[in-house]
Amino acid sequence: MAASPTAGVPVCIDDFEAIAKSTLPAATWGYYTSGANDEDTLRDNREAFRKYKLRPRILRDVSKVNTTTTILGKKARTPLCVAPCAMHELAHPDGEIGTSKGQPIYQKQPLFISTEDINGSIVNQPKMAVADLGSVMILSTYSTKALEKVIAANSNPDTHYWFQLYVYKERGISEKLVRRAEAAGFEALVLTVDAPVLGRRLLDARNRFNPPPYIRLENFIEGSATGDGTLDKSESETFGETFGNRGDAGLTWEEGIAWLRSITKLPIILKGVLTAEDTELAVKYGCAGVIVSNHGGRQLDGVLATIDALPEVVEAANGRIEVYMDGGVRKGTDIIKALALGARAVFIARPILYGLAYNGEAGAKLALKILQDELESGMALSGCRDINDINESLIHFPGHQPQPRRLGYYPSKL
Ligand SMILES: Cc1cc2nc3c(=O)[nH]c(=O)nc-3n(C[C@H](O)[C@H](O)[C@H](O)COP(=O)(O)O)c2cc1C
Ligand SMILES: CCCCCCC(=O)C(=O)O
Repeated sequence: MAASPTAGVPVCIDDFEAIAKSTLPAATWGYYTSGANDEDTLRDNREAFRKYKLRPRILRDVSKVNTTTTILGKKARTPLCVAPCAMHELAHPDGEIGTSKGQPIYQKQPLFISTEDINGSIVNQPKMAVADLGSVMILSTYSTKALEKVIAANSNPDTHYWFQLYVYKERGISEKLVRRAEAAGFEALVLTVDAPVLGRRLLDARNRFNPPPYIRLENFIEGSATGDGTLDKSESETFGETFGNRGDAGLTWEEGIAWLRSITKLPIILKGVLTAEDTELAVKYGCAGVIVSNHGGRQLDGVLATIDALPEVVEAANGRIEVYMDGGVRKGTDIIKALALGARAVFIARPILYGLAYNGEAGAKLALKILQDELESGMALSGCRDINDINESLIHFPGHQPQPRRLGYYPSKL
């Protein structure tokens, strides 16, 4: 990993991370950064990308690179998307509205971002040609800004909002969230299925992490799950117990997914799928897509890195539903590798939190911008003019004969 500065303007996601580490309160940093138990999966998510080497092509006129794609049939200007994360306000008061507005709007003119570095100097970043972002933001149920406010803050017609859902024992709470998301214009529901209980995050336990009292889960202010919008937990409960006491750990395919489908017409995406078997069930139960995710290594420690689990899921989906991934994506070449292995789109979580921590909305924008720039330069350097040029032939596995194939299919049936 390249050395990261602890001061100055970040030029890559690792820089944002180093700055966040040195500026956020220790308990917030711990909550954001940590994984479950030994953090094997957390580490593997990043490390596993290194195994996949690229096979670039040359002399292919990459003077213009196009990252436009479709996600759930809607135009998106890039496959780089934002994963759901609880409590963005822990990073910065702009919270999820900052993230939402931080989706840069496509402009033909170069954008000059003025931003303050952590020493207080104003820094212009004239090198920035504008990111052509306009993709998907998934908002967490546990956002600190109400879902209606977050979607209203958007001014980019190419940005699509999906709402992430946890299903509660008291189903009325989840149903009310679904109704509000539908009314506000969210285009899909993302059901997180890898968290029937919260993973054992040792750093949080050691830090006795509890969100500070100013943190309000605004989606619940009217919804009664948490009363007045604070976490409303008893002193004797841990953070994980609060989560577990409300959530429905008894959720099943037969009852839970059928129930959700019965109350909404919105497409349902399952987040936290890692196997071919569950992909097959997702198709059977009418889901529109799956996100290959291990919750950023925060749930079951010891599961496969997501980039390693992706091919199995893509193969099982066999083009019937869309397959996305998240986990450990920190560089443009990580995005390229995930697309080459069959992901339709790639989601990032911690990089957004670190961007927000750096400078609110402008910081989130800068983090997205850097990743988008890296995606575009990585494509040019790989000989890919268009997002559809990214296929499995870009990936080198020792002893493996690559086959060109279409995005979303694995292995090639072409
Ligand atoms: C601080 C934090 C909070 C998260 N909150 C949620 C959440 O509310 N709902 C959810 O489905 N996933 C949540 N996740 C998991 C992310 O959506 C995502 O799966 C994972 O973090 C991706 O890995 P990355 O952080 O390496 O990009 C959270 C992750 C972090 C780091
Ligand atoms: C009581 C709030 C719990 C938020 C949990 C969010 C989450 O999924 C995470 O990984 O953290």
